[in-house]
Amino acid sequence: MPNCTGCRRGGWTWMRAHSGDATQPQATPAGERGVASRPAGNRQVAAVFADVARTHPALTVALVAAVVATVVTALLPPLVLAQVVDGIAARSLDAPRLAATYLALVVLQGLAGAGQEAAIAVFGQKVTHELRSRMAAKLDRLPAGYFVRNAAGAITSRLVNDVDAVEALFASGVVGMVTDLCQVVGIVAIVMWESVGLGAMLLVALPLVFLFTRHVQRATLDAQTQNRVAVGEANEQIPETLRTIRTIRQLGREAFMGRRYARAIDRAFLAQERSNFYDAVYSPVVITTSSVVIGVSLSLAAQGGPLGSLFGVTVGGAVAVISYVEKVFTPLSDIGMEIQSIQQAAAGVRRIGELLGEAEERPAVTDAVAPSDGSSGDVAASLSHVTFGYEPNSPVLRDFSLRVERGEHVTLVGRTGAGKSTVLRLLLGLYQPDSGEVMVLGRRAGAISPAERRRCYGYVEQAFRAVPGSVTDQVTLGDPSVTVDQVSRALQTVGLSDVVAGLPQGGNTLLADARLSQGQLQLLNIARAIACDPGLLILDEVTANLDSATERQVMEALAVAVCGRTVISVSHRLFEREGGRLVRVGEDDPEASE
Ligand SMILES: Nc1ncnc2c1ncn2[C@@H]1O[C@H](COP(=O)(O)OP(=O)(O)OP(=O)(O)O)[C@@H](O)[C@H]1O
Repeated sequence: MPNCTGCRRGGWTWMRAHSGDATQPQATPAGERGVASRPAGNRQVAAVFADVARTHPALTVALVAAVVATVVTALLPPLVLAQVVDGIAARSLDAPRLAATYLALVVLQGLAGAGQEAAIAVFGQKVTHELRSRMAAKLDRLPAGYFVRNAAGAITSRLVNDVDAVEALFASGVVGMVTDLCQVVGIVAIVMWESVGLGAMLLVALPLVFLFTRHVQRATLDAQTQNRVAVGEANEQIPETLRTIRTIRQLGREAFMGRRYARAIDRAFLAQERSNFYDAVYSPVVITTSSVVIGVSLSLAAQGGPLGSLFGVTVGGAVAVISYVEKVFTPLSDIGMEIQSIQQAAAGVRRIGELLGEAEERPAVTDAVAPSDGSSGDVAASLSHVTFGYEPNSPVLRDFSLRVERGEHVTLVGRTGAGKSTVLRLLLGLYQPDSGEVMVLGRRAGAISPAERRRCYGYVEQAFRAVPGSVTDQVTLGDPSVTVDQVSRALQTVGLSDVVAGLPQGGNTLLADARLSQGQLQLLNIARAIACDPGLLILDEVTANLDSATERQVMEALAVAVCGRTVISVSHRLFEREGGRLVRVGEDDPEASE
């Protein structure tokens, strides 16, 4: 047994000082599980756009002006061209001036387009910056249970890919769509004004062309997706075949493998062919449609009579409408693509909305409850008739009770999946029980504020989780209230003082440069847990990933660390070495102890 002389119980002193606080109402279980309010979350995404628009008025005005300029400069040139042509036909002196105006408008159209792109890019960056800031701030406020439920990769994807999708939605989706819609409506209105008959024909042709465009776009996307999948499969088969080449030869499966590879390549080829077909067909169909519309309307105009007057235009007008009809199909097909990007980005917006709408951790608690058992003085932690499940109607713990006295060492045992780690998570306040009560140091487990937790209890799990920074940062976790003295005492307790002193910059050495072994990292984990001198240690399979020599080293450090503290652990080794009480989890009689 390690020498316990001099072990302090500062954590208990702290606990007693807080044991008479007022009652804090418990969050509802649903709230604790972080059930997001989706509409509220989506509104928050929209609010980010509104806030950026409000806080950057000059940029917003520039963006709107650029969109208006793009639409206007796209619509005006054919009108001016019509006057140029009519002017030339009438040998008007205004023709050169109008021609210069036409050129100026074409140049302006390019400039307005560039200005719109620039304004969209800057506005989009401001939105993504704001969104990522809000999401990062939100992550700070989320309960720890959220990070247990959601894998780090999924959270990262929300911050990176989904925010990028929102930027794309804004840039090539919404703004592009507004611009293109205005252009289509403007073109139809002008054509209608120039020639009622042609305008009416456009009104009939445009929806049909739009439906055809959407069909082609969907089919192309589908073919491209199938092509990517098939190419991926074919590519995977190459290294797979090379890896197993001996077995293939030995079993004479060359032809089989060859056929498999050929099938994948054929699928990729067919999908690519389909995509090429739609690509090849689209433009001729659209060009033919516009030619038919123009040809029919001009033929009718040429016939004269009442029908001809409906289609009649001047020579210049004819040039203008031909130009408009040719132009109108480009924004129309762009709208199809924009619908596609909006659909693709919608899932990203929804996921961001879910994150922003997640139920937040309750504000730091200055309260606590008077313990229901009325004896907080002796009870370090308790679960009273706790029922809890991660999924509704699928409880992991049923009516589970446990009472741990101060200074007691309790080891949870039970079959795999019985809920041992779940008990620890409930004690850590990561989850709220569906029913029953979880108390730690006389307070509801979930009601201990983040600032107080480290002084209440220390938690060590199987794996060491590094934070960016130095070796000392691993112990302090960047908390300025953890003193140099506390760090050095914690390192001393786990036997790491000499190792850290021997590093190039001592404790200030970056963890990545310190090259600590697996066991040393686990010792650092324990130092982190005891740095604030908590009265309670919660240990979850701390030596599970270690070899026997390293395990011995960690057990020796633990033997000192647990001295004078209450310990609740899932670790048979610790029980064998330190003794204590065994509590079964997942059995009919959970409090049965040996
Ligand atoms: N985040 C989670 N979401 C859903 N189910 C979970 C989650 N974590 C654990 N579970 C399930 O809850 C049950 C209890 O898990 P827990 O990890 O508490 O068991 P355990 O007794 O510690 O098991 P082991 O000894 O294998 O570590 C298991 O069936 C597990 O699959």
